[in-house]
Amino acid sequence: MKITVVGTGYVGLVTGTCFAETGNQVTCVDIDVNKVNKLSAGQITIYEPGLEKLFERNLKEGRLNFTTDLEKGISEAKVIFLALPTPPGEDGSADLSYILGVSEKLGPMLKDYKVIVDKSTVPVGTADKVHAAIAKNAKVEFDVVSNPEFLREGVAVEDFMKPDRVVIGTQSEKARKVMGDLYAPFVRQGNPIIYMDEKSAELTKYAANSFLATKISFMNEIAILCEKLGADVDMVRRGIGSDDRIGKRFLFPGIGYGGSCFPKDVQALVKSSQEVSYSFRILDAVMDVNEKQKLFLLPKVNAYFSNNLKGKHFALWGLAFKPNTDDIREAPALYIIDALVNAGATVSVFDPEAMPNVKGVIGDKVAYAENQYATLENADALIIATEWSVFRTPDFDKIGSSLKHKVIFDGRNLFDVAHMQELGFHYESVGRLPAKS
Ligand SMILES: NC(=O)c1ccc[n+]([C@@H]2O[C@H](COP(=O)([O-])OP(=O)(O)OC[C@H]3O[C@@H](n4cnc5c(N)ncnc54)[C@H](O)[C@@H]3O)[C@@H](O)[C@H]2O)c1
Ligand SMILES: O=c1ccn([C@@H]2O[C@H](COP(=O)(O)OP(=O)(O)O[C@H]3O[C@H](CO)[C@@H](O)[C@H](O)[C@H]3O)[C@@H](O)[C@H]2O)c(=O)[nH]1
Repeated sequence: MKITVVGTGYVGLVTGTCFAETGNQVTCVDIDVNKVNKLSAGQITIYEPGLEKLFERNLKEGRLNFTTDLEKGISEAKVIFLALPTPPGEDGSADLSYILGVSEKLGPMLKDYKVIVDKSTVPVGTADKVHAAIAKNAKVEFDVVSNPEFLREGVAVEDFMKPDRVVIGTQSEKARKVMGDLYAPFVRQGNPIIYMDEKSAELTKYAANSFLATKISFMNEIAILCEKLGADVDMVRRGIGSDDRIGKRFLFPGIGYGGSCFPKDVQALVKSSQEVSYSFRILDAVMDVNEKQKLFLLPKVNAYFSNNLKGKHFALWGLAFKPNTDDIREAPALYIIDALVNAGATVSVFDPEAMPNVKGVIGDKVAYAENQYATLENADALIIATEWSVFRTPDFDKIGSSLKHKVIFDGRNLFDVAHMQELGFHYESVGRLPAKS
């Protein structure tokens, strides 16, 4: 099938590449000339495990191409995906200007029947708005489908190729058939395509992200309680996670959820609720807990250094909002850096992939180390903000001998507390009693 993906960011590039991988002819459109030039020249623009190989193969075999020309890009397509940004507006609601702007342009460009698919995360009712924006100037028949995307960064290719489910919101039989054919190769293992109306599909996406964010904030509060009561959150997590009704996943406490999705989507659902005079109280609490959680380690750091961080130097491992991505949107590490620097401390950082992005945002506010151990030179303590695998079994002798104080503040519970005690570290984590040196 010939398809076009408008917007070639995290979702668009993964979507386009994976559809090309199943034999479709894919054109990706983006307004960013630099991005399109790079991609056309075979240079991948995001770090996403497994994507580069698929991207190179499909580009080489001619199933994937890139353009800035929307009209040319959509001319032969049967299906047009919109994978455009929906950032939070000033009041927290989703900004639909990208989606509706492109939709208005599409109207006069349509020459034959097309299915226009909204893959971006958008509030309930957006499919109707997209339909109206296109219809203003369209002379041919078209359908608008809501097909929210559930991929996670870092495992995006796997999530796309083997989705738990595909949600397709449409009331058009014709569009349903087209979408079913397109997704058939991705649901061969019995994972379902769930067909529903557009509004339910739109809400499904926000409900999924908000529920997952709720699980995380819930566990972060349990972790706080564990510390106060002398319990161990790892034990509690395992104790509740083995109940099928609760499930093992998304119960890991830490220094809060970040990324481009949970923070903005929870906020947007709260805003949508307010618009229909409903106060979604659970989500207010979820956001509030998460705001505080990002700086969960700071009181511990302050207490260790007697509330005086002036002149102290910290090593910080991990900048991306989660491992296996270079994405730093709403990354807790950035909040920690701010707090440390505002308190008069200096910071030396390392992240396997995200350092160029951080440098682009905060410049020389921190020092960028060549590897994780180089951050430790002259550092008073080590802080861990992201659970990259490479941080999981480090050389503790090297850490101990490099740091001025044998102290680690771990926001992702990477190490065994008793082991750290044996090694003589002062080790503080989330929801577990500290190991005292
Ligand atoms: N990132 C994720 O993991 C993820 C997962 C599921 C859903 N989503 C949702 O998907 C949508 C896209 O997210 P993303 O992370 O891919 O965003 P992104 O910022 O990485 O990519 C958006 C792309 O759209 C391009 N663009 C902007 N205006 C354009 C225009 N007028 N014409 C053509 N291209 C244009 C930008 O240049 C950029 O390349 C959002 O609604 C997001 O909430 C994201
Ligand atoms: O037990 C957990 C799991 C995750 N996190 C944090 O939650 C955030 C989000 O993680 P994750 O969901 O793995 O990454 P995203 O790429 O943001 O993916 C989410 O957001 C996407 C965009 O909407 C959706 O498509 C995905 O289904 C949804 O998982 C990160 O900061 C994680 O550190 C925790 O603190 N504890």
